[in-house]
Parts: sequence; structure tokens; C-alpha cells
Amino acid sequence: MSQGTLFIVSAPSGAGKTTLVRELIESLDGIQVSVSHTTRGQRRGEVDGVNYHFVTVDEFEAMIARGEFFEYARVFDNFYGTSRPAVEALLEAGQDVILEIDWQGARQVREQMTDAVSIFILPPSRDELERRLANRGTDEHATIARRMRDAVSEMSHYDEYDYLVINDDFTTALRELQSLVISRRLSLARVKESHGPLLDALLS
Ligand SMILES: Nc1nc2c(ncn2[C@@H]2O[C@H](COP(=O)(O)OP(=O)(O)O)[C@@H](O)[C@H]2O)c(=O)[nH]1
Ligand SMILES: Nc1ncnc2c1ncn2[C@@H]1O[C@H](COP(=O)(O)OP(=O)(O)O)[C@@H](O)[C@H]1O
Repeated sequence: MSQGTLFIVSAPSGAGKTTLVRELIESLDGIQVSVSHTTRGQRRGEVDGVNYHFVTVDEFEAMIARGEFFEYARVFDNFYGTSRPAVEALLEAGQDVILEIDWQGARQVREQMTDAVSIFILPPSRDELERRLANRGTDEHATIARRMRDAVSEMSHYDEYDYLVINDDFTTALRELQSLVISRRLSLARVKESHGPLLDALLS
């Protein structure tokens, strides 16, 4: 079986990354999102083990010490990290895997996996980003102000990514993400891996 592809998706908080990725994995077979570990508090409606694995700082540091993270970073005063064994198992099972991580994590992943595909999602404007953060209704006013400041620094890294998707109209952005996943699956290397016998038979 061929290895899955690793997709890195980054965006400033509120750009719509989580909503887009959720729809993307519902709309295509063979693709999953990696569930990160975080020391951030659980938001209303979030489920432990589904949205994140919520852990204490002590537990997170123990995982760092045991070398269990593929990448990790401090974002908005909290730690976030991707479990190495979980991601490797999915890729080896032939699943495409999405990492929803920040630019610091993206750098660490690119260093270890040069064929990862990285995508940056941008909002159509700063005003719209702030509206989306406020409308989501999950964060305090002060948290939103902090996230708006940090959004600009996150967005300043867009040119380290392979692809840019502007999430203005949701359906258009979703279609663009689907196209990126599908075009990767149709690349010469992937089709040779997944359809070797068919290619041999055609030429025999
Ligand atoms: N490096 C890294 N960043 C992560 C990980 N999980 C989430 N993040 C990033 O942490 C930031 C904050 O995420 P979150 O608290 O869920 O807020 P939200 O983006 O506003 O929904 C986002 O930029 C995420 O991309 C991870 O496992 N590793
Ligand atoms: N294209 C869009 N147009 C309008 N609202 C959107 C769009 N995409 C996402 N949203 C909304 O914006 C808010 C933030 O989206 P979310 O997925 O939580 O962002 P992120 O994970 O990037 O922080 C949510 O309320 C979501 O429903």
C-alpha cells in the first residue's frame, strides 16, 4: 500500500481553518485530521480526544521529554503539539493526514518530511477576520484582541507555504482545498505507487 500524503494547513486564528478542514475530510475518503495535544483550556462544545487531547503542562512536558512529538510549539501562551506515532500510523496505513498547525510547527515538519504539502489560509480582510472571531462566540474580548495582534504575525509567514487559499466564499475555498488534495493524489509518483500493476498491465 502506498504512503499517504501529509498536508500542513496554517492560518491566523479565525480565518476558518477548522471549519474548512472539517468539511474537507467529510467530503473526501482516505483523509483524516491529526488530533493535537494542547495545554489550552477546553472551549464550550469541544470534546477531549476529538478537537484536541487536552493535557496539563506537566503531561505535555513529559511527552516532550519522551520524544513523542513530531513537532510542537508555544502559541498564544499555550503549548500545542502533534503526536509522532499517531501520524506515522495513519500515513503508513495509506491515509492522507492534515496537520492544523502554526508556522513554527510547519517549519519543523518541513525539515523532517520534505514532500509534505503546505497550505496557508488567508481571510479576505482584517475586518472580516475580527468579525469571524467575534461571531464564533468562543473567546473573551481580551482574547480576541490578542488573537488579532498575533494574526498579523502568523500571516507574515504566508510565503513559506506551497499554496495559498483565500477563504472569502466558503464553498469556493473548500473546492480549492479539495482540488489540492486530489491533484496530489493524481501526481505521477502517487499513481505509480497505488496503481503499479495496472500500469504494468497496460504496457505488457
Ligand atoms: N505547532 C502546532 N500548532 C498547533 C497545533 N494545534 C493547533 N495549533 C495552532 O494553534 C493555534 C491556536 O489554535 P486554537 O487554540 O485551536 O485556536 P483557533 O485557531 O482560534 O481555533 C492555531 O494557529 C493552530 O494552528 C499543533 O499540534 N502544533
Ligand atoms: N468563508 C467564511 N465566511 C464566513 N464565515 C466563515 C467562513 N469560514 C469560516 N467562517 C466562520 O468563522 C468562524 C471562525 O472559523 P474557525 O473555523 O473556528 O477558524 P480557525 O480554526 O481558523 O480559528 C466560525 O464561526 C466559522 O463558522
